[in-house]
Amino acid sequence: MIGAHLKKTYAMTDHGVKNVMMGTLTTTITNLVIMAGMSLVYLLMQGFIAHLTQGESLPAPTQFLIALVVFALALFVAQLFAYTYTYGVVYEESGAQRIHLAERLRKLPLSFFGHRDLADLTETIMGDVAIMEHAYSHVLGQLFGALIASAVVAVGLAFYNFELMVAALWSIPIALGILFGLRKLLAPAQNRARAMKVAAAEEIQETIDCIREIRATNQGARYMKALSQTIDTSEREGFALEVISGIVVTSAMIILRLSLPTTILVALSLIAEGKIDFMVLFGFLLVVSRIYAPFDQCLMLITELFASRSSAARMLAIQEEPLAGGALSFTPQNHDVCFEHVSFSYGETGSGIADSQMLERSTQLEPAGASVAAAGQQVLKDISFTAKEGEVTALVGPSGSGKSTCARLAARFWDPEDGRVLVGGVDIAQVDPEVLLGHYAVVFQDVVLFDDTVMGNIRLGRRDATDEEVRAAAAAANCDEFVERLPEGYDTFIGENGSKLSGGERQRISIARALLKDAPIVLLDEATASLDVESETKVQEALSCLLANKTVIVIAHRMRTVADADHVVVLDGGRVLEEGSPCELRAQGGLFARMVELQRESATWTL
Ligand SMILES: Nc1ncnc2c1ncn2[C@@H]1O[C@H](COP(=O)(O)OP(=O)(O)OP(=O)(O)O)[C@@H](O)[C@H]1O
Repeated sequence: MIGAHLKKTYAMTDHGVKNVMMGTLTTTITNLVIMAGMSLVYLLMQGFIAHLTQGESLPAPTQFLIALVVFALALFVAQLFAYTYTYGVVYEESGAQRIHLAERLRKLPLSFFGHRDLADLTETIMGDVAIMEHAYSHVLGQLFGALIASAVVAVGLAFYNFELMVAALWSIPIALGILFGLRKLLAPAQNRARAMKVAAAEEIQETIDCIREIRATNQGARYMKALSQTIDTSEREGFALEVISGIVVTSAMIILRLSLPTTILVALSLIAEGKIDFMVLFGFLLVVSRIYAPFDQCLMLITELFASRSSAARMLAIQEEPLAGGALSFTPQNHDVCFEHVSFSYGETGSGIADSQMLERSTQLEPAGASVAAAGQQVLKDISFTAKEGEVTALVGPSGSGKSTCARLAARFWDPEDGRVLVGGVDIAQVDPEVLLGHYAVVFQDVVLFDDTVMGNIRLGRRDATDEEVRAAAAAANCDEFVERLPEGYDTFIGENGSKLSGGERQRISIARALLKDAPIVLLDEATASLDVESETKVQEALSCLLANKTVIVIAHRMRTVADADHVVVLDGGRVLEEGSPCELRAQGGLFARMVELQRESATWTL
């Protein structure tokens, strides 16, 4: 029962619960060993006074020394175990939690990322876990250990004198009661301080991400002002939290210390009444002086234990978020991708599917100038079309018409609200996202590259590919020509997101990656849109290798690309408006024909 409570309240693993229990046990034993040491001092003092007052012989020094050595050894062993089970193993727990959270995030639906921002999630994985780490190592075991040890000591003291026991220990439940009672006062301040910390982190991240745009638009001063305001507010919230924590903790500590004068007062009155002698007072004072030490340490950090409950709640929210499931075996009859009456909205209820490889890329499907659909508004309405194996199917339409959304649904980044997406007759909503994505290669306009070598970046397409296979894919994607110019060829590090390469070179690397994967279905966000003529020709050559005999769905922005497509699906307002071959559609004289005409006219514009 205690284990279940700890798991729920502090988001612990089974192993972590076991460690906290062991930490509590070993800390209790340590505290009791220290108390036993106090009784040694008491016995020595008692013998000494008996010698002075009754002329009894002094305790033998060898007996005392042996007792001292036994005490020191027992304390060493107890503290070693207590240290191991509190400070020592805590890193295993926090490491396990971070990995568990990261693993969970990897498999969560994209809808989850729609309503949580990255700085907040990073703060949960790093900051919240760090708070938990501190609470496990410095507070939880020690607090339970101190409580159990004081309960044991209370029972022992009650045998000596019940009134004195109450006078010595009354402050512990009162101090803890005040602390736990005022916990609710602290929670809003802790949440505000964390929210401001996340806001500051977000702004710093945005400033760094957008540094070029900020400089280009002369917005540096404005950004810095906003950033310093956020950081100031964050500091103020942090300070306010410290003040409130200080008041709460100091009050509890003062109350805790009141036990010493009350013990002396009660003891003196009992001595005056002749009920106890000075040795009992001495014994009680020894106990009182020791019993608060472990509480002192816990109280200094107890606000972290309170904060850790909110941290745990945020971690549990991620852990309890439902994952997208599906069958692990996927054997479609062919690789036709078929949309059957598909409707979809990006509401809270929409369920999206995340995938580790695709996560970064998918975020880049966000439309630059698309109209923003209101939450819950349908962005695809009763869409039906088939992208056949061996054909290029182009999705065409105005900005915001739903082209990228169709591509996302085709790869099960999200699941439709109504209707089905089938691959080779199999409903992909029933297939595990990672298994499904093994059948897809994706090339998007904004390529995501890692700060790795050219070789490492291409190999992401297929981790077990040999160097020769990587080089062959790179050659087919026309990468050779620029890789040869790099100082260390394929072993050159290309900087964060390939910052040392041009747009065309980055795109060719992403095509090489897709070629290496050699997946039967290719999703392509018209990759050549922002390139100069020479780069575009090279990328087009590379693409022709990639697309041969595959099911290709291309999000086409330019009519020139569409001319070579086998099939065109024209979307408008989330509906299929026209469908057919490019020739048929031009002959129809509808939206497609108008778009072709508009682009033809714009191609003749001169500056
Ligand atoms: N992650 C999202 N959350 C909420 N709404 C979204 C999201 N992504 C897109 N939308 C909305 O869905 C609608 C269709 O967007 P989509 O990106 O599919 O259009 P598109 O045709 O690909 O546009 P573009 O050609 O500009 O890239 C738009 O109204 C857009 O605002």
